[in-house]
Amino acid sequence: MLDVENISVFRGERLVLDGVGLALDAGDALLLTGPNGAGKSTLLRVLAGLRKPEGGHVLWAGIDALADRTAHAARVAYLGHQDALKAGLTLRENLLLAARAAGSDPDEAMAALDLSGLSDLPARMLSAGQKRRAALARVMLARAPLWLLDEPSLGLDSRAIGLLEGLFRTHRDTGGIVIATTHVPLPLAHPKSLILPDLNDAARDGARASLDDVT
Ligand SMILES: Nc1ncnc2c1ncn2[C@@H]1O[C@H](COP(=O)(O)OP(=O)(O)OP(=O)(O)O)[C@@H](O)[C@H]1O
Repeated sequence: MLDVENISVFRGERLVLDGVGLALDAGDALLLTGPNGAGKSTLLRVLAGLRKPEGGHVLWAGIDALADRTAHAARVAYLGHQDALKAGLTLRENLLLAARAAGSDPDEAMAALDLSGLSDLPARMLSAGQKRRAALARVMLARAPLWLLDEPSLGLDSRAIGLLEGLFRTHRDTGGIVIATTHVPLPLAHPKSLILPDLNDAARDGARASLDDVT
């Protein structure tokens, strides 16, 4: 379904990603790990079509996914480090924007993330963990097959981590793919693993990205 081949990215003068590849089928999950600065967020942004790589291909069902950015945007739900909520709008209004675009139900997403009681609060009044849950609700509302999540559990308490587990399971059970960067364990069953090296160190060691199944 998603085949990524030989991706290379420079940031400034520095090579950040060097020949990165991965292959995922419907229902798969990938944990993207590696030290600070290794290029995890950069790779997610490439996969989301937000950053053009200097080399390599991203194929979706065998077709060049980045050739038509609009078509690719409809396949992707991207969660960055910023929760990107509009501070002056209520939680419900924020989610309605995403829900309308995809024809999905904000009440269902708020219930899934235990946010229903907060729906009329302006986003600026939400706590960090509540904002993260709201951003995850928006991911759910996008109804996109490919979830690209940059540290999705950031700021979540243990109850919310449990909700995240359910979200992942439902998405994968319906054929969705999850790719998540993380520095901590995530509630993803049987993920694949891609460990990106810091190429500054790797230049000394000759290390390259390694893709393995986690058992
Ligand atoms: N705006 C920028 N201009 C130039 N280089 C940048 C810029 N932003 C990030 N970089 C560099 O790109 C490299 C990869 O950064 P990236 O954010 O993808 O790493 P990461 O693996 O997600 O790190 P972290 O674990 O800290 O989130 C880093 O070495 C960083 O210094």
